[in-house]
Amino acid sequence: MESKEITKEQALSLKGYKHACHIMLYGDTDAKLFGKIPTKHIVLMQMRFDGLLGFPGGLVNPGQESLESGLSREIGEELGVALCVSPEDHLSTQLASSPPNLVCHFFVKKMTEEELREVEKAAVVASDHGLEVMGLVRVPLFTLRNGGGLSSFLSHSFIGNSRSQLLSALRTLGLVSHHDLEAAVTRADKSLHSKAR
Ligand SMILES: O=c1[nH]cnc2c1ncn2[C@H]1C[C@H](O)[C@@H](COP(=O)(O)OP(=O)(O)O)O1
Repeated sequence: MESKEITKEQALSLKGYKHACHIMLYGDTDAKLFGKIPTKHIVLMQMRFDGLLGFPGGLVNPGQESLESGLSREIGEELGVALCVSPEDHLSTQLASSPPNLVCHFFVKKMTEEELREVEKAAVVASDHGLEVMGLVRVPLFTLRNGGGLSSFLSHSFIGNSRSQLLSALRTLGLVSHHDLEAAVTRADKSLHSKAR
């Protein structure tokens, strides 16, 4: 989905627009897959009720609450944890091309591995679990010898512009090297095109 980058301030001055706020929780890890492949970072997304991948969050009404406190409220419902989101966690704001009149604000928050594990545990007993949220998933950031890993993950279906939000966060935060990220995107796009034929 094509979307146009604007500032948070421009977005907040728009009339008649809805505001969606979503967040990528991430952190570092020493864990090795099969005891040898460094996973390096933990990045959380979620499987939504509609079978699409996306980030925790939802619609916020800036007339009644700040973007950050609205996002914290959504996180509480979806993940069952009290997380303080601050303006410094804001990464980007985009005008969605679909649906019309929607602005997507995207936040990222770095946490320790232990904190991320607590979020994962709490999410299983959160009120939205099994309803709006089918479960949290970790994004595989590595590429296996057979090409699987990140590229296979990117071949799934994503809600709205969440796939481009993920790619932009991975680039901006340097969680995957430029070379590996471009290779994974190219491989995923080829696979998506061949499925579409
Ligand atoms: O992760 C996302 N990134 C960007 N846009 C998203 C993401 N998840 C949903 N959306 C879009 C889809 C909808 O048009 C709005 C609000 O969706 P949702 O998160 O389902 O919000 P509510 O639970 O309905 O408040 O954002």
